[in-house]
Amino acid sequence: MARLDVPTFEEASVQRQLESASSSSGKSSVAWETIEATSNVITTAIQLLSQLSVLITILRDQRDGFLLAAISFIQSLFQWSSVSKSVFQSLVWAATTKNEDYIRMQGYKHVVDNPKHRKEVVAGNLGEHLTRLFKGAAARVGDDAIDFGEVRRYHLFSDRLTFASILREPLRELPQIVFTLRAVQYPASIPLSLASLTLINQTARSFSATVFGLWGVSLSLAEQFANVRKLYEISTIPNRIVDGTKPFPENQQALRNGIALEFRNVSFKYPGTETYALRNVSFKIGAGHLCVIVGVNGSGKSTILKLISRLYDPTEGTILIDDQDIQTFKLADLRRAMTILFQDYTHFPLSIKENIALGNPDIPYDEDKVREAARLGGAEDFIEKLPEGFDTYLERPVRDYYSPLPEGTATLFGRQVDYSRLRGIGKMRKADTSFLSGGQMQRLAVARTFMRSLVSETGSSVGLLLFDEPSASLDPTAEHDLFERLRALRDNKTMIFSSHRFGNLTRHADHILYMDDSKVREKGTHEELLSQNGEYARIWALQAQAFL
Ligand SMILES: Nc1ncnc2c1ncn2[C@@H]1O[C@H](COP(=O)(O)OP(=O)(O)OP(=O)(O)O)[C@@H](O)[C@H]1O
Repeated sequence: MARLDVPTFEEASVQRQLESASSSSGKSSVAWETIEATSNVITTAIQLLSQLSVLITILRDQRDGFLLAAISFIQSLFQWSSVSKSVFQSLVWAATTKNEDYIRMQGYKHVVDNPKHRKEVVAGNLGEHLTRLFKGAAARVGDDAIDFGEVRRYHLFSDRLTFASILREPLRELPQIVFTLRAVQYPASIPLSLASLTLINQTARSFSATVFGLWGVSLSLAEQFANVRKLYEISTIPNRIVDGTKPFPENQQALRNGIALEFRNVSFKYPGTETYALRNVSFKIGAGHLCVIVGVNGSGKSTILKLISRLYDPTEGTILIDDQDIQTFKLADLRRAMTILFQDYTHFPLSIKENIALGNPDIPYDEDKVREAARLGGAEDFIEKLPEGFDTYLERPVRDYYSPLPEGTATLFGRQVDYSRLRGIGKMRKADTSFLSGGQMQRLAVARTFMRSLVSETGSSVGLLLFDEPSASLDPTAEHDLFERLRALRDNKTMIFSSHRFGNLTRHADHILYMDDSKVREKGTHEELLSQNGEYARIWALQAQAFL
């Protein structure tokens, strides 16, 4: 695979070839599976030959011998044909869904169960909201609100429950019945030793098989019950971040003037690590101020923002919001009062309009507000150019299912054939199927942030805006426009940026924190830091030099 170039690798027929060359179960190699299959064929052939020779020897002298053989053969034929008739056993099959509610339902589920969305689900107060949306969609879908695997099992079962399948059991016993009746009728014709041998042999074999079967079944049943217990226990797993009790804000007017923030000797280690991501950090940001955090990679800028939104709690020290310990406030209230745009933001596998609307779970869906947020984020123009506009799915949450497809199949149900199963088997990352550019994705993420911070009805539900590198992928004009819009719209709200770029933003900032090695090394306004002539001044000069 490694030597294939991009167009070759993306070619549907090549993907098909790669898929058939990789193991179907993912548990063993193709070579091993082939050896297994070959040895199965040889074993079966040997079995067949020996059974045939035994049959001929026994049945040759047996009255009704060939009748018995014919009955046995016909009943096996019955069994075989009823299995192969099932739709999923046929050569080519494909399954898709067009049910909008089903697709959304699966989308909500993926947002919740995919760890990459967790930060946004928590910081955006989306947990309960998504559960509500999921339940609503599932109720509309009704009995079919189950995964494809279950639908498939249901069909397999109902397909097999036919007249033939009902007849199968009595048919299986038929040869024995005929044999026994004949034995009663003509006792002398049966060599006693052969009859008792077969009887003992068969009984012993089926008895031991049943005992082993029962052992296996009861083990898996115990395991299954344990899983059901675990499922219920999930609802009682305690959260590490303990909820506070005080409502926030104490009065709505306070939010309108922005939130004041203070870090007092805060140190922090990420869970499971031994190194400090922040060490003894202290600073104060007044209500309504603009703060920019700058510094080298890995110095702790993003960590500060994550602690403010209580994704984590400090290992040591205290964070104060409006002069009170942040941990005393109700989490849902706190998160409603701030928005955060993460550096590694993600988009949900839902339509563009739902992605933006999820920026504010507290207001009912409103098309006009979604559009306004998109405009403010600089995303409206490119969204409108998409064939399905705001209804475009960034990623389809429901995959199509199909058997190996005929040679040359590149599209199915109007979509490219998805070869992600192959990638899954190879433990490869899912291909990035996004059709948007990095900058367009970022504009969309900004639009989602605007949804809560600037479009809400009261206009005052948010008092603190946190942005982690919001312009990293934007072109210079887009970056300039974004900062202009943010400055104009921010009103009196407190705003904190993390950024690598020194320029417009830092020059307008009320506070700049320069970070290095998990510590705040320099703090002050742009002018103050320049006159200190420290690291900030050195990097500023370095960036400015490029334009001289
Ligand atoms: N989830 C995590 N688990 C463990 N360590 C982490 C985690 N996130 C960050 N770190 C570590 O914490 C330190 C600070 O990271 P942080 O993301 O705050 O840096 P940053 O200043 O925002 O960097 P950048 O400029 O590259 O975005 C780094 O050493 C990083 O390796």
